[in-house]
Amino acid sequence: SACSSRFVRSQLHPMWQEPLEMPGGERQSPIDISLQKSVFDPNLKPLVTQYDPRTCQQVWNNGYSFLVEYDDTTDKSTLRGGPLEDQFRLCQFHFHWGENNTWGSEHTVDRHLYPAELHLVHWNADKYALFEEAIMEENGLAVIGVFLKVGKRHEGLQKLVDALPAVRHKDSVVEFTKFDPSCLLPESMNEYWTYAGSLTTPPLTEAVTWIILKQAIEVSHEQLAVFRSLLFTSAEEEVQKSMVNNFRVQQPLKGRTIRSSFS
Ligand SMILES: Cc1ccnc(S(N)(=O)=O)n1
Ligand SMILES: [Zn+2]
Repeated sequence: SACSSRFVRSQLHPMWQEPLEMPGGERQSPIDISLQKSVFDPNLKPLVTQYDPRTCQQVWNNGYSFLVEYDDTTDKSTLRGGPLEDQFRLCQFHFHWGENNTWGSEHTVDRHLYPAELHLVHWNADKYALFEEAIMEENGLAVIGVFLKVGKRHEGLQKLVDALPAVRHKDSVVEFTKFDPSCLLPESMNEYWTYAGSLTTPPLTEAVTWIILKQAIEVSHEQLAVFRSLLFTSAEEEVQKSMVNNFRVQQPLKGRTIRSSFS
């Protein structure tokens, strides 16, 4: 689907080194969400997601994470409400995680690290025709961030976990259908933080309205261990490198305001 983000390899080294800085980066991501600095905004609305599992297409290891990609050629899987003025289309979701359960998330809350973080990536289909267009536009994208914590096994996630061995190596793809990503959302969709930021992997464009949910979802240690069994490297490479710690270093807030939908 159009949203599969093809990274410019020249900007990144195989082993997840900090990519070239985005020129003039005034609104880079990820950041620490300081509760003290966040401002309650009573005008923020609840988030409205409508995802159609029939738009789910495939899982792809792109060498930095594994992406579950959706058909975004129609308005079947959408996000609106919250801080958003327009309707956004789901194009993919992916995760970031650590080598152990101590760290792995990209965002933190008062410096609290989670073992992993889910990103549901949407683009503004009211204003743009293609994901690749929206990715270059200020506020062309809206990404929902969900923290993962270790606890009971997540039954909905298990179908995806069972598909991961098929995409162990970079550039591998496997068909994956009828998956409803709303099973990965916590009960509370009306408690979140939102701020203006960027993509956290190349092209690092400052196009993202970030919406970070306050309530984490629980997954088991064994499920996270399967994430860590993936590889950054392709089948041809001699030295195989475990896909772990695929998060970006945190970026300066630079005077931005973080708004909260709850007091
Ligand atoms: C689609 C896409 C590309 C790069 N980075 C991200 S992320 N990690 O900011 O969600 N998403
Ligand atoms: Zn991400």
